[in-house]
Amino acid sequence: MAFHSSDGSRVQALQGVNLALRRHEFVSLIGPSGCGKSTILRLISGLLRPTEGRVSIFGLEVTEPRDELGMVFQKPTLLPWLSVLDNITFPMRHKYGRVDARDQARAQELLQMIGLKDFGHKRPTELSGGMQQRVAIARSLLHDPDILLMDEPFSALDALTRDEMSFELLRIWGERPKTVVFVTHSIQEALLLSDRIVVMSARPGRVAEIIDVPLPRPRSLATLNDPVFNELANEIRLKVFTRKPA
Ligand SMILES: Nc1ncnc2c1ncn2[C@@H]1O[C@H](COP(=O)(O)OP(=O)(O)OP(=O)(O)O)[C@@H](O)[C@H]1O
Repeated sequence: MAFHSSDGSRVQALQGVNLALRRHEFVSLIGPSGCGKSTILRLISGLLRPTEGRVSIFGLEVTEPRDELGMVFQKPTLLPWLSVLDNITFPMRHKYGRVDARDQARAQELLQMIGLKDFGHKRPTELSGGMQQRVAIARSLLHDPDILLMDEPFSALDALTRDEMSFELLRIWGERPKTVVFVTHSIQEALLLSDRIVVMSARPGRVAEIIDVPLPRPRSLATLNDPVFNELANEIRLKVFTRKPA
């Protein structure tokens, strides 16, 4: 995948990336800044067309943004003039011009699931950063996507909220299985959440290594003390830090 920058130069963002995801697995992408992690998410989402190669989902080539996908970004990107509930249902209103009773009911259910049952009529500014990010996650889950793409969704949160959100996400994923592709800079977060971790090398981004995470599920705070957790964390740390730019 190459970009043409505004100054006319060509940026080779990804090269020879070959990645096959299994249905309902949780995969994290980890690697140095600028190695193309967000680009991979945008390619999967159909927001970006590859300049070489192809992306396919369930055997079908991705040629445009698709409905079965949900996306969560680093910042919650909520509309400040809408209530929390209207933010969650916004994609439906935007797409179909209306929100039906089933979507309203599902939005209520999601609010309950993210622990914000009584906040539906508040404005986003009345919520903490962690609460706002939970609303953004609920919004991405409204149409119960088969694939959830998350681009450093917890990076703006404090460490405690971050751990809490990780467990929240695992619970949601356990209740409604989906394929999750999760970009993070945190080795701990990747280990806690993932079935597999894709370690990428510096630009042009390539898959340097794919690491299986054999830690038992459900994962909990106890997982952090599992000796396998620490062994894997050290192994990945070495891999990430010894990668030299190509
Ligand atoms: N629209 C664009 N036009 C030009 N270059 C781009 C564009 N989007 C991304 N790039 C370049 O592609 C490379 C990969 O960017 P990307 O955002 O995917 O990296 P990343 O691994 O997600 O980085 P970070 O960890 O810092 O968020 C970078 O060098 C970036 O400058």
